[in-house]
Amino acid sequence: MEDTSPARTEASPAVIVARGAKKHYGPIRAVDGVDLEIGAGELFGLIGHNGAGKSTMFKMMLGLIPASAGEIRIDGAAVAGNGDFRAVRRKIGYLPENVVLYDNLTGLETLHFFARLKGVPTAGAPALLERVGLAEAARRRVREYSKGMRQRLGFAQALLGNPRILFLDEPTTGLDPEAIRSFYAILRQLKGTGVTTVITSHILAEIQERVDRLAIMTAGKIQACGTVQALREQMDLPLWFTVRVAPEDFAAVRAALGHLPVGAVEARDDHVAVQCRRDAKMAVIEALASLDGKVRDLTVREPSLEDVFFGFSD
Ligand SMILES: Nc1ncnc2c1ncn2[C@@H]1O[C@H](COP(=O)(O)OP(=O)(O)OP(=O)(O)O)[C@@H](O)[C@H]1O
Repeated sequence: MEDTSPARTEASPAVIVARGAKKHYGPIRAVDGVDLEIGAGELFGLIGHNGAGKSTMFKMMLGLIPASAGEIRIDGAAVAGNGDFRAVRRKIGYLPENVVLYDNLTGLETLHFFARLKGVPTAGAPALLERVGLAEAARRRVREYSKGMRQRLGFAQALLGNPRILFLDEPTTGLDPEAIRSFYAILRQLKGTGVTTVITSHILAEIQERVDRLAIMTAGKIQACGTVQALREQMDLPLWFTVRVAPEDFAAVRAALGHLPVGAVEARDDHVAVQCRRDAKMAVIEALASLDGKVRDLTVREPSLEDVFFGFSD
């Protein structure tokens, strides 16, 4: 694995460290030698296909299942059942992929229940419900909650006791766009107070603008790790320009780009789409700027995280 974001460890001490972490179930290598360092206050994404090993990695980091080999440290303490780790465990909030809630309890009772389990004061529960947008539903039974409301309640549960480290396994499943926005706004506020968050998601478009760094996991291994931009550069995927020009100027665009290492140049209704190598980007912009006002508008589309993901994981 190549970490393409060297600035990370210099800027903040590593709070989560995995070295050669493995989890094998008989012949199944659910996690197969993962090295990872996540810094204090980082918002870190873990993405991968179904069955890639993300949830297993989470469970190992939380000490819920023992590693078959390797070492994981959280806040300096080895993840194991000893006293040191129990103290660290209290600083961790966890939202599992399928949070188990009790239908007969109200939202407020649910938080009280989890607060007692976690050994933290119940007094913060109403404020947490307010924070996740469930204040109005606090006294309604969970049975009546929609999928998104249950997910928000699960998130509130993870925030009990003001954790310093959060593990959120597909936290935005079932949330509407507005709820997704508020969810990430909360994560940003928490990041501002130094909270470290690790999040998994299958919605790559949602995660790509929001995490500081991410790791792409395939078949139990980390294939790549870094900022979205660093991964784009590492993959060296082409960019797309959309050049808005009048149809009579299409030929001039082609001529201006003729000497450059550009790929496809396709004339569409009111624009020309140009695919170009990343290292030719500035030369293309200069060539278009020389067209003497013919270009009405210009947009550059970077490869999406989805493009990068398929590049690394296929
Ligand atoms: N308790 C278990 N016993 C046997 N195999 C398991 C167990 N838990 C997980 N696995 C296997 O380990 C692999 C990784 O599973 P895991 O749940 O970690 O994937 P994931 O990346 O979280 O997938 P998804 O995106 O579908 O949630 C899969 O092949 C899964 O079948």
